[in-house]
Amino acid sequence: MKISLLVIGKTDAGYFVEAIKEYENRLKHYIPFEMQVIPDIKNVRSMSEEQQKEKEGDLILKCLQPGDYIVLLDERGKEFSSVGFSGYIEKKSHTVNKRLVFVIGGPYGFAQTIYEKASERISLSRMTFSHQMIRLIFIEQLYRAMTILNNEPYHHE
Ligand SMILES: C[S@@+](CC[C@H](N)C(=O)[O-])C[C@H]1O[C@@H](n2cnc3c(N)ncnc32)[C@H](O)[C@@H]1O
Repeated sequence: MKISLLVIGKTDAGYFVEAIKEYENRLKHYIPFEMQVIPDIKNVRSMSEEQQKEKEGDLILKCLQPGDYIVLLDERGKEFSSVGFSGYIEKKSHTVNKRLVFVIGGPYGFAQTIYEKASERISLSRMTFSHQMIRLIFIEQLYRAMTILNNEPYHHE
């Protein structure tokens, strides 16, 4: 199984870029991982929220491959503890043959087409984070999950 994180828009803040890179590098010791960045869409000012979500939705669909198992990161999704999330990743490693694709929405969330395409929704908190910040939080949680599965002393209950 390979894990992909599909995100919209380049991370422009240097402090996020550095921290994301750090956890990406750590993660790669445990599991094949890639972060796929969809470029920001242009002329958003002339679009309604709905039009922007649809446009982003079209770009997300273009990045998906046959056999992908799609999970949306969404504050209204299912919540886990870190240990629970490590168990979730382990189970998926037995059932997902190709890519386990986590998707982060744009500033207004996801288009209906993307909700329909996804198999699950996962929440990292009931609070809403920026679409930039949630990347780092997710990658750190994924790294934490891998250390839990490998009995390494990073996570403490
Ligand atoms: C600024 S939020 C969009 C919020 C928007 N109100 C919505 O309905 O989704 C941008 C993206 O960050 C992700 N996100 C933000 N907070 C999250 C959380 N607590 N759990 C999981 N994903 C979250 C989601 O993918 C969301 O689409």
